[in-house]
Amino acid sequence: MSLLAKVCGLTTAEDAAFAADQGADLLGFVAHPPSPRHCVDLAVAEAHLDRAVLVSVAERAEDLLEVARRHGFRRVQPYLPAAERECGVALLREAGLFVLLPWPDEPGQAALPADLYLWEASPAQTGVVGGSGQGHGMAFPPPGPFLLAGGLDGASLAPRAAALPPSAGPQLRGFDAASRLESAPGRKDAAKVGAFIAAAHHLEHP
Ligand SMILES: O=C(O)c1ccccc1N[C@@H]1O[C@H](COP(=O)(O)O)[C@@H](O)[C@H]1O
Repeated sequence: MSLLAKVCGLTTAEDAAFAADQGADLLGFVAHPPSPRHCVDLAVAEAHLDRAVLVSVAERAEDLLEVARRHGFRRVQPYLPAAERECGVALLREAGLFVLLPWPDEPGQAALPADLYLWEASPAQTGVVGGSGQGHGMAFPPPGPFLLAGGLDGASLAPRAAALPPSAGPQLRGFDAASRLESAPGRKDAAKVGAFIAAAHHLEHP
């Protein structure tokens, strides 16, 4: 079974169309103004709703849901405050959205239900929410199937997959990459995007 490739941090129609043409399974559009990958015009995602993911850092799940509905997103990657996370994720799932739940590599997290987890570096390690370009120690696996993220590009997928803890390997469903696929902040490099997607699809499920 081929593994999934999610290209995240798309900001333009051109970059999104290129990633889709190359066969990206999921396309991430970030709603987080401090990020260099903040997508000013989320309408660019509307041409790709079959695979678009709204990646949102929000105080309230209701606000995230409103943005998702306005643009027609069917999948969300919600970054919510700890106190909001359980209720917020439940609200988004009850609304019928597919939830790709960020799972930072840190101890002590509640095992909330999700459709898929995104195992990424902890903000306590990187100093930012998402999109740091940094890998992680893969010490605290998510409680279910996941995409692996954190400083990935085409060259790093195979070694990172090989270094997964044995118990986590069977739960790997694919990879997610953002900042290391760029030619400039917020813009994707065609060769890096193509190499990442090809590498993900080339790997076999462990
Ligand atoms: O990409 C961002 O800037 C971003 C901002 C806010 C939330 C999530 C974000 N990106 C996600 O972070 C992971 C790791 O990114 P990187 O490859 O290490 O740069 C990425 O997979 C995105 O889903």
